Amino acid sequence: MVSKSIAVAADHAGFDLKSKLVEELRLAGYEVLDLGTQDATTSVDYPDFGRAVAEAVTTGKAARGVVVCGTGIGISIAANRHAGVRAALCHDETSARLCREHNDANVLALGARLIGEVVAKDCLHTFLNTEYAGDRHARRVAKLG
Ligand SMILES: O=C[C@H](O)[C@H](O)[C@H](O)COP(=O)(O)O
Repeated sequence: MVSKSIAVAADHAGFDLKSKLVEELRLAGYEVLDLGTQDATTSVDYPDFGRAVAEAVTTGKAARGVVVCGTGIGISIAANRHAGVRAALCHDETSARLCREHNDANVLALGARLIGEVVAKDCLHTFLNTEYAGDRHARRVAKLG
C-alpha cells in the first residue's frame, strides 16, 4: 500500500466516479487530496484538473494521482504534459497492473463514461498495490524523462 496521500481530480464528466473513488480511498485508509471539481453540473475544463494532480505528484504533496474525465483521454494527456508524470489510461485491471510493473505509472486515468464503478475500483486498488518491477523497465522509464 502506498503510504502517502493520493491526489484525485476530475472534470464534470468524471465527478460522480471521482466521488466514489475518494470514498473508496478513505475507507481503505488513504489520505486523499481532493482537488475538484466539486459538482457534475458545472462544465469545467479537464486540463485544469490534470494539472492540479500533476503538480501535487511532482511536488511530492501526493505519492500518486488519480484523474477522471469522460473518456480519461483528455485528462491523461493533460497530466502527461508535466515532466515527471507518467499517467496511464486504464480500462481494465490488467492495464492497471502492467502500468505499475512496467511503466512505473504515478497517475491513474479513468474514463467515467466508458467503464463502470466496479472496474474503476478494481483498477484503483491494483494501481495502488502493485510494485514497479524495475530491471529492464528502468532503462526505458528513464528515457521518458
Ligand atoms: O477527454 C475529454 C473528456 O472526456 C471530457 O470529459 C469531455 O470532453 C467532456 O465533454 P462534455 O463537455 O461534452 O461534457
